[in-house]
Amino acid sequence: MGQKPSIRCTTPSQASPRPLGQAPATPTRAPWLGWETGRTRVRSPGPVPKLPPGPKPPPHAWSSFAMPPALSPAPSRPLSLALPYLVPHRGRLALLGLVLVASTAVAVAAPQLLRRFVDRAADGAQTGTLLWAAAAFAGLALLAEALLVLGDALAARVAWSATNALRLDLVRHCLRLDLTFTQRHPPGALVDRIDGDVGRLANLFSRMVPLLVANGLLLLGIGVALLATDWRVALGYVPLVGGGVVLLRRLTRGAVPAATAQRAASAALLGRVAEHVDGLPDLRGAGANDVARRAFWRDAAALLTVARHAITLGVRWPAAAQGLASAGLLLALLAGAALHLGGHLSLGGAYVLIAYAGMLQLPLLHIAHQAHDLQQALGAWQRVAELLAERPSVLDGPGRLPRPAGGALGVALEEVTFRYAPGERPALDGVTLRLAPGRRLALLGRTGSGKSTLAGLLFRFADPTSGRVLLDGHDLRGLSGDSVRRRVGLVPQEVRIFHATVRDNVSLFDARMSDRQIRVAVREVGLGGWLDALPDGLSTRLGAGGRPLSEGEAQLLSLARVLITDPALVVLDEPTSRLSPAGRGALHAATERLLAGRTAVLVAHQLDTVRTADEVAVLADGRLVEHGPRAALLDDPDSEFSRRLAAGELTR
Ligand SMILES: Nc1ncnc2c1ncn2[C@@H]1O[C@H](COP(=O)(O)OP(=O)(O)OP(=O)(O)O)[C@@H](O)[C@H]1O
Repeated sequence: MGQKPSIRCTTPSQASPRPLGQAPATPTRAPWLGWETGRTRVRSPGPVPKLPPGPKPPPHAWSSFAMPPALSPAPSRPLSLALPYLVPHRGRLALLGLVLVASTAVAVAAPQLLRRFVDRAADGAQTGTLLWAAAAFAGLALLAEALLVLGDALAARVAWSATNALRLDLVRHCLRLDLTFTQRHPPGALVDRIDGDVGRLANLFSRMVPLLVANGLLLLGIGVALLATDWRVALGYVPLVGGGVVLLRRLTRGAVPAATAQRAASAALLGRVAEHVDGLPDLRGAGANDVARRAFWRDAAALLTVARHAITLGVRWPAAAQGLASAGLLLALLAGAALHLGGHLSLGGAYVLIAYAGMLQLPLLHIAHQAHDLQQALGAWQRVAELLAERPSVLDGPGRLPRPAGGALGVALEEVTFRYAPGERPALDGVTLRLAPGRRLALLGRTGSGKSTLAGLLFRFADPTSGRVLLDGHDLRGLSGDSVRRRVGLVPQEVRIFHATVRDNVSLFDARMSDRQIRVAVREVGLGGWLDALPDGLSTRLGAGGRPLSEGEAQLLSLARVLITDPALVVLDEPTSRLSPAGRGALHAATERLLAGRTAVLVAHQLDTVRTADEVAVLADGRLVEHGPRAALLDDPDSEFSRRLAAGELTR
């Protein structure tokens, strides 16, 4: 604790500040009371790291500097990931299959019509006959266009519906993950996964897969048509196509890992940008713009390195496909001329051979040109699968926390030890503590002593490494997260105002809350006059681009957010206030209203707050060194509490 409170106006996708040049995995405090994670609460960029001089970045500087850590390895079976999202669209997919088969048939039939046209013209047929053949050809061309439009529409509909469902699942999934997860992955990088990667998958489904299927079918159709035209020529294509497949496989090896690395580097860059935009006041305040610019440059240079590698691999494919197609065309020209001159094939037949060889070019080139996008999409697929494979460590229990009879919850910690990571020093070490319903506990301790960690365990942001946390005798592990959140309200030290209406900022987007409830909560915390003065009342937009809030107003709003849920236990991480005495007075009055009749755990910094507590607990290095009634501890000059008061550790 001990830092100044700050108000962040943000949309959920904005990043949180991190000291420049520091890897994100070494936070200085519990992530949860900063409202969102990834925030170390270090308000200045801290000591500026010594960067290598000059513009040349060290090779793969990003790997140790900014690249988000890899997620858990995921099963790389794209179909098993996609299937649940595609099955609901099976009707449209079947129709799409039919359309693709029909358009292939039309494409393969068109040269046959031209063959008849050429042969009849060569035989001196009547103009009427030729006109009929030409009309039939035009009809086929129109039909081909119509099928194309229908196929595109169907594919886009399926792709966007399926990927929107996937996007929604990813958001839900991320919201369930441990808060330390978002601390390891900057929001910008997650946005790139949830939106960027899923967008690439939508492109895969709407364009690439239909194109690949259509071109595969076309290759097959051309093969059959060639066989029907002249089996010797068709056989001549077998080694050509076989060799082509082998060659393409060789060339694409390594392309997917390269594309995955490119996506990861791009996500790191995006994370960096989002983080810097969010932390702009901190950066400017510390005069660290230049460091920020160089850090950004390093990420951009890392992206360039991996992108160049991926693109080099990507361009070899179209070049090889073009070469193969040209060889096929040459073969058709030679064979067509030889067979026609030898009297084995009509002029129309020779034309058809050449037409099919030309058509052969198209699927090969289409596939080749999609190769780079395909690599990107497969890389995106891998990254989405990794994200879905990430598992939360806090799992919902089957039980529900009932509403306590007297409206206030009893709290108990039994031998609670908590480590943020195995092998690390415990942030809480064997803490045992009891708080009867309706009592108010002030939690004191120097910075890093474990206050926020303890507060977070009460809200079940994480489970203890050992020991138990009980609410009214119920072990939190056995309870559903929802039922706990309904009974426990958390007021974080740092208020986050969303770019949304007052209504949404108070109800936190819960549409079940009525306007009346919201108004009552806002008035209850003393913001009635403020609300009345707003131009659009509850519909006034706050946050970035909307109406700015003073620090005090934002903090009162955060009390209203909790008040409206009518919790039975309030966990309050008190801001170390920069407010004026009048502002502090308003906040105390509102806090009193919130805490009345409820159990409360207050991470306290101010004397005024501690004065309102029934009990005081003092933490030092994760251990509970003192706990007792406030009055008794105050009367004992040898108590930790008295000593800390005497040392002036609390703000007056
Ligand atoms: N997400 C995290 N990962 C690893 N260690 C953490 C994390 N959050 C906090 N810690 C460590 O756990 C210990 C207790 O941190 P905690 O934030 O609970 O202390 P605090 O008493 O609330 O401090 P402050 O008053 O500075 O907010 C500290 O050593 C801190 O560095």
